Order: sequence, then structure tokens, then C-alpha cells
Amino acid sequence: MLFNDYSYLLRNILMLSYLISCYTFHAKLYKKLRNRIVKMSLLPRLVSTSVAIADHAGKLIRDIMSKGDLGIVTKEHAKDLQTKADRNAQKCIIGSLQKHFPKIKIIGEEEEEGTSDNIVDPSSIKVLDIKCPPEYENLKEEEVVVWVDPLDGTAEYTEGLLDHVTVLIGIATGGKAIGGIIHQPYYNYQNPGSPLGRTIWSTVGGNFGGITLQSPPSDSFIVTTTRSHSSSTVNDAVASVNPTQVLRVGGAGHKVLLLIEGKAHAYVFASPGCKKWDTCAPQAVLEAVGGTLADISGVPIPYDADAPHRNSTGVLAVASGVNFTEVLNKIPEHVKNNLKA
Ligand SMILES: Nc1ncnc2c1ncn2[C@@H]1O[C@H](COP(=O)(O)O)[C@@H](O)[C@H]1OP(=O)(O)O
Ligand SMILES: [Mg+2]
Ligand SMILES: [Mg+2]
Ligand SMILES: [Mg+2]
Repeated sequence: MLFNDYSYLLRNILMLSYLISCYTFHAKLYKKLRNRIVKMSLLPRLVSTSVAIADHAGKLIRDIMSKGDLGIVTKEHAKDLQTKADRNAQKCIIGSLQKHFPKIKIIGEEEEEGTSDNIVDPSSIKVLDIKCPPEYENLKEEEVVVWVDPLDGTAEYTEGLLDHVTVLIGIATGGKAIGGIIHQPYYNYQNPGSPLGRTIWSTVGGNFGGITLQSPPSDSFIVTTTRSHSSSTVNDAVASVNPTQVLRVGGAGHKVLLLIEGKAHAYVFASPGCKKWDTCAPQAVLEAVGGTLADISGVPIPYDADAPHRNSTGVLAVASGVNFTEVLNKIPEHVKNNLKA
């Protein structure tokens, strides 16, 4: 009896010391990771944190779709939709960015402000191997503008074209896009067994991750453009660059991923429909891999806090290795002038 009591006590002591050592180990690891992220300069810290935030927003987007009540409303016109997923993802992204970076300027597509629910837990932030170009080593929060599109490809989301959907977080300073996060919440959704969703990140002049750069075929010229916001000017611009194939797909983020993965040579959108939150993150990711994105006349798009939200002069982008000027020179004057008017 006495022996049993002792062995019971001994077992409990061993168990308790095991639990304490596990706790101490994890607490030390957590502290080490936190210290690493706190010691990083602002740009890599903002990119690493935004990757975790975009992943979390992607989960919210999938949850809303799986529950089936999308809460669709129209905004400025019949083809300008908003769902509960756009609203909830925006609240999560803005709330989380404000909590971690209180002094940065954040401009989001939707009216929703950040809330304290669904804030990204610091333990979900992984320290990624992000290179900070030397000119941004001493960047301050007050100098940064973040353009947020909580759900790009809303029309396609409502129609079940789920791989067209992305979450876009674009980081800008001095009017330039310098970092981007593109999260594709439904990547692989048609390949059960493969990991669902992926996140691509970049710093311009630094590095990128989450995607493998591939060159488009050299014996064709594939153009990607809108599927849900077409017009005669949009179609004239596409025809003018003599495509061998036209991929009409949704979302600015999705189209730029096609350029990076070698599935298209150029993205041509001669329409004032895209806004700064549609292009900032895609531009930063595309430029980090050697591609180019500007307006339909080749003029750089400004990303300062006071820049007009609308990209009224359209979008023209090419994959890495494609000559931007050659494509630009084929865009007719009447297309450029239509957008200037
Ligand atoms: N006419 C428009 N009205 C509202 N949003 C537009 C319009 N044209 C483009 N967009 C935005 O730009 C993205 C890319 O355009 P498209 O898919 O037509 O090529 C769209 O997914 C949409 O972003 P969002 O879905 O975030 O509202
Ligand atoms: Mg929208
Ligand atoms: Mg968008
Ligand atoms: Mg959107």
C-alpha cells in the first residue's frame, strides 16, 4: 500500500516536471521568435506579419463560402459587388495591421474599419527570410501606406470561380510599391489531398517567396484581361497587341499570378475600373520577379496616401523577360486618349 502511494506520488512529480519543462521550452522558443521579429527592420516585419494576416483573412473567406450565406450587396454599379467575406476580411486585416503597426496609414477597399475580433495572434506570425533593400532599412511607420483589397475577384467569388480570388496587401512608400502579399485562399481546391491556399510575398529590390517563377512560352503571345468588366475600349486594347490567345479571368491579383507562372505574357486592362488596392500588391510582387506594371500609357502608378483611389488610366503589365515598351507601343492612341478623357 505504502509502496503504491510512493509510486503514485513519484509518477505525479515526474509528470509535473515534464509539463513544466515543456512549458519552459515553448515559452523560451516563443520569446526567441518574438525577439527575432521585434529586432527585424520595419519592412520585413510588416511583410511577415501581413502574410499571417492574409492567411487568416483567407480562412474567413472560406468559412463564409462554406456556410453559404454570402450577404451580397451592390456598391457603385450592378457589376460592383460586395459580400460578407469582403467585409469580414477587411475588418480582420485592418484591425490586425493597426494593432501591430499603429502609425502606418492603411487604405482599404471597403468602408469597414478594423475591429478587435479576429485579430491575428502574434504566435501565428512566422519569421520569414525577407530581404530588406538597404534604402528601406530605416523606414518608419509614418512613411508607409498600406493598400488593402480584402477580397479581389468578388464577382468570381459569387459565381464559384474560387481560384480567381485573392487577398491583397500592398506596401508603399514615397509613392512606390515596395512590398506585396498575394494570398490565394482556394489554390489547390480542385486537387483534394494537396495543401489548400498559398501566399506569395515580396520586397521590391529584395526577394520573394511562395511561388516559382516560370517563363511564358516563346512561340505565342498570351494576353490576360477582365472577364467581368469588359468594354469596347478594353477589347480594342487587347486586340491591338495581337494575342495568340486571350485568357479572360477575374481579379488583378490572379492575373498577375498568371504572368509570374508563365501562363500569360501580358495583362491588358484599358478601363478605369481598377483601384490602387487592386494593383499595389500585384505590382510589388511582379516587379520583385522582374516584370513591369504601369498604366495603359506606360506611366508609373502613384501609391501615395493622397493619390486618387481609381487607376483611371488603366493597367498594362508584362511578365519577366517580355519587353514592356514593345507591348506599350502597340496600344493605339485612341485607347490611351479614351482613358485620359
Ligand atoms: N468596373 C469595376 N468596378 C468595380 N471594380 C472593378 C471594376 N473593374 C475592375 N474592378 C476591380 O478590379 C479587379 C480586377 O478586375 P477584373 O477582374 O475585371 O479584371 C476586380 O476583381 C475588381 O476588384 P474587386 O473584386 O476587389 O472589387
Ligand atoms: Mg470590389
Ligand atoms: Mg480588387
Ligand atoms: Mg475587393
